[in-house]
Parts: sequence; C-alpha cells; structure tokens
Amino acid sequence: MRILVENGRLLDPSRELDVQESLWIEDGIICEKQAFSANQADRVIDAAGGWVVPGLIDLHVHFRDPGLEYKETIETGCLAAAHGGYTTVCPMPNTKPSTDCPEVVKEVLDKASAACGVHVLPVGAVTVGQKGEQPTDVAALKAAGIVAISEDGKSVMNSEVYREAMLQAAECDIPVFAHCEDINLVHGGCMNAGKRAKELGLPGISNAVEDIITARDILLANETGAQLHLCHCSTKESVNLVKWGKEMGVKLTAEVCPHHFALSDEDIPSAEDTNYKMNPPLRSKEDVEAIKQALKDGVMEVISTDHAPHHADEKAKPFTQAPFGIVGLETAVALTITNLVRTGWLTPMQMIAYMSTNPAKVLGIDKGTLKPGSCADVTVIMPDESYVIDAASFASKGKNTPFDGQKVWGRVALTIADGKIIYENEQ
Ligand SMILES: NC(=O)N[C@@H](CC(=O)O)C(=O)O
Ligand SMILES: [Zn+2]
Ligand SMILES: [Zn+2]
Repeated sequence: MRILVENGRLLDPSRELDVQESLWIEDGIICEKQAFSANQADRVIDAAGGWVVPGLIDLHVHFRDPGLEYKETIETGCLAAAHGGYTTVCPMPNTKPSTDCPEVVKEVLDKASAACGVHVLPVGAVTVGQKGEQPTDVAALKAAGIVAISEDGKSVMNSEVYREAMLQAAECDIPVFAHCEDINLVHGGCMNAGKRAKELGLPGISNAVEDIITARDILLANETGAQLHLCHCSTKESVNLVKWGKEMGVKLTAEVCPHHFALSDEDIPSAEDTNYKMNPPLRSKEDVEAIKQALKDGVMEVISTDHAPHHADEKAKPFTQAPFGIVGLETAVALTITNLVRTGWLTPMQMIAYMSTNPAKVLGIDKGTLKPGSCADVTVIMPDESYVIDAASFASKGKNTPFDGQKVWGRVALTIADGKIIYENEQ
C-alpha cells in the first residue's frame, strides 16, 4: 500500500523541519523523498492548506475498559483518538479491575489489537488495586507491556510506598506519571477554591491540594532517581516547582490539559453544569496565565487530554456529587490551535512537539517523527478551518464536555497509523 500526501506543510519537531513538501508512505513506513510517483500511489491525499505532522500521542486517557464499559470501551476510545488525530494513547489504570497485574495488561492489549489501529500503550497501577498499600510488581507489568506506572485518579498518600514503587520504576527504566492531590486537604471540594466557588456556594479545592504533592513527588523522584512526569498541572505554583525540580536535576516533565489553558473557574456558568467539573479543577485566571507562559517557555512541554468519559446520568447529579472529568480526545487539536497557536502563545512547531514528539521522548519510544524509515503514524490538520464543536457527533461514548457549541479553529482531516488510514474527514 502506497500513500502520497501532497501539497501540505510538513512539521516535524524531531528534526525542526518545517517545509512545504510531499510525504511518501509505503507498507506502513515513511519513505525517502520521491520514493514513487503519484501514478504509482494507491492513494493520493491533497493536504493543501494543511499541516502534515507525526501522529499525535496522548500520554493520559481513560478508556474505562475493563469494567466500566458503559462510559467508554477500548474500541470507542480508540475511535475517539483517531477522530482527534491521535495515533498513540496511554490508558490509565483506574479501571475495574485496575491495571495492576499482567492479566489485565494482556486484556487491554488484546482488546486494543481488535480496535481501529491506534497504538495503545497501557499505564500500570502503582499499588495493588490502587489501594495505596502495596506496590505492584513493576517488572512483571513491564514485561506484560506497560510503558509507565501511575496511580491516576488519586495520589499514593503513603510516601514510603510511593518511594518503593519509584525505585522499581527507576530500576525498570519506565516513567512515573503523577496525579498530585493531597486527599486529606480536599474536604469534599468540587471546584477551585476562590471567589467563583463562593458565588456558586460550592466547596473549594485550593492550589495547595495539588502543590504539596507535586513538591513531594519531585523530592521522591530526586531521591530515587525515578523519571517523573507530572499529570494535568493546573496551578501557578506548579510552574515554579517544575523549574525547581529541573534545576535540581530531576528527570522531570510536565503536562497541561487543554481545559486548563482554555478556561478558568470564572467560566463556570452555574452550579448545575457538571461538564465544568474535573480534577484538578479549572483554576483562577492567574493560574491559567502562568500555565500558558510555562508552555510558551517550554517549562511544561507536553499537552495531554486526560480524556475522562462519564455517563450522562452520572454527570446529571448535583455538582458536589457528579464524577470529576471531561472528554478531550476529539477537541484537543482545535482547543490548542484556537487558544494557543492563533493567539501566538505557541508556534505550530511547539504545538506538535508538545502533542507528539515530546510525549514520545517521555516514553522513550521511536515515534513523534516523520523521519524516513519511521513507522507511518501521520496526522493531517487543517489549522485555518473553523467549525462548531458538536458533542453529539463524538465517536467517544462520553459527551461530557464544556466546549459543546463553541466555535473553534483547526480540523483533523486525516489520521494514519502504521500506514493505514484510520480516520478521514473530507468535509
Ligand atoms: N481528571 C478527572 O477529573 N477524572 C479522571 C481521574 C483523573 O485523571 O484524576 C477520571 O478517571 O475520571
Ligand atoms: Zn488525575
Ligand atoms: Zn486522568
């Protein structure tokens, strides 16, 4: 199978390459220039006006499979990923049962191989059953196919247990993805603590809830030599903590989710709309500015979605009781272009680095590149096309997004994984 992608702007952060050039793909591999002519191709794609980029990689998704398939399955999650321009995703372990043993890893990988072709690289739990008590067998999980460990959904509150797990991760040479939340400080909080929470009469979550554990985890990584990746950073203090950790020499990266740079707590319209409820919560305008500056400066260098589908009935509960989380796979490209690229916060090259090349580096995998010889994971994005987000049209089972009905720029036109077209939107 030969695919020729013509007339696009090739953006490859792995080589700082930004050229108007065609891309040749044969049998799942990116070829050298001019590898074949248009009439020798099985498919010729006209990417005029578009960016041709390495397939996007999302280090942070929730696919709810096994056990909570009414929210999402690996099949529907992978479809949502393909629609969003993603060719690789890392599902978090907070399933039922959790991904804490080789059998569950195998189940995830088996289901993924029957899905649409998106690469699924599972994240294993830090503790057995995510109970926070006993570290999992990281070597056995790695042998089964995990690429990182995380307790996402919560923090490992016992520092000694976490330290032991980090030592194992360092030994196995895989990163630790940290959800930072001191559960003892939450007190039923459901949105950012501040003026808006008071206006809405809702209990707040302070920045310290996140920052205290962020600092602790950086210190634990420093002591154990573990590679630490901070999930969904949302506070202005976390920016300083990341700078401090990097200055200390910790192997440290940090991710930001689109909702944390696109919205602040002031955008929460009412105490009824639980599509604005996620963890960490939407923070203050000052936090949002600091996070955007951190991305601009490269202090934080990964954009992940934290795609967290929930059923409409669960999200229909009162704000204090509804589950935390919003879907993100099918809106991330447009939200990033609309809020960060068109506004000058990020260059297109930075955006693609943060959504593909840097996530690949975090995992230490040979992706996030358009180099000849690489596997052909490729996404075509039309940055100047605008449309209105329609949650009802999502491939994901989850429709829980605060961005429904919003006008955005940046349409995913084509997703290719291993040289196979897994999503096409010609419009
Ligand atoms: N982010 C969320 O609000 N929810 C996530 C858990 C998590 O990422 O902490 C979920 O699993 O629903
Ligand atoms: Zn989390
Ligand atoms: Zn998460």
